[in-house]
Amino acid sequence: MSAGRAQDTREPMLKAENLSKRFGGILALSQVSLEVFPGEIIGIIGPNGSGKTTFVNALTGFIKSDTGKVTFKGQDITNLEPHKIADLGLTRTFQVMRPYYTLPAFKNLIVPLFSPRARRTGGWRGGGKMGSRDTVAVDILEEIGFERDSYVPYKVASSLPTGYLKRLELARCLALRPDLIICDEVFSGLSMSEMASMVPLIEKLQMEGMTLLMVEHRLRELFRLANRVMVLNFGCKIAEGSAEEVMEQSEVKEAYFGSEEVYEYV
Ligand SMILES: Nc1ncnc2c1ncn2[C@@H]1O[C@H](COP(=O)(O)OP(=O)(O)OP(=O)(O)O)[C@@H](O)[C@H]1O
Repeated sequence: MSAGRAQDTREPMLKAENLSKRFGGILALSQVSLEVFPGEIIGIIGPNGSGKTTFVNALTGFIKSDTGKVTFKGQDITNLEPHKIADLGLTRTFQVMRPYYTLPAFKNLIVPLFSPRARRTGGWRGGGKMGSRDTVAVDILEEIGFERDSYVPYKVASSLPTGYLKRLELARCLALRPDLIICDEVFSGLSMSEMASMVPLIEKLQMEGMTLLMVEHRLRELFRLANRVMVLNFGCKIAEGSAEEVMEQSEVKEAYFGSEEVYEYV
């Protein structure tokens, strides 16, 4: 696992400052700040209801934060509409997947491939001339683990197993040619073998230069990938550092695991 701290002299790609969000009597997010540097994988963990998805929603414009500021590639994106944030290169997957279930898998990528950002950047990889969007869609699916010569990219999304649907979510993000992808529980619902094949896929994205934020309950897989981890509890950031560092902290053990030992996860 790489440390990631050496990168701190660079400008953060994404910077959240003191984000807060209240839902009626619930303070879902309280003054949470985070910096994400180019090429990093940051994990966001915490017990159920600790504010992880609220944080992601506030970063990506799906909810308006009450206080705080979000900067992406130097631009203030606080409370911008989600499509404008996506157009700048910050995309996300959803915990509850939202594919077009009645369309073949590859056709799910046509909408993002027609987006202004995909048109501007000129297609998948290389910035060259956009080829047939169907071909580009299958190219992207192949990148993310759909076997090109099988029938799987052409099956309707509703017939795909969870592992492929999770990949399809990622592929829809990739079609936008983003700089940063936020993955909301990309491992949830996957079998052990599906998880085992998802890990190298994420590693490959990072090696190709992608920056990722991963909200996860699957700690074993996350800790193989994450350069740094932020821990939330009751809407507050209670720890940040390497997986080993945060799991040493008694507040994290108390919040996340009761008093159980957590070394087995690291
Ligand atoms: N739209 C909403 N209206 C009211 N309360 C909300 C809303 N969204 C989230 N909350 C509350 O805010 C708190 C944080 O929720 P959030 O979904 O961000 O947690 P989480 O860490 O993502 O949880 P999980 O791991 O279960 O997905 C919870 O108490 C939740 O019930």
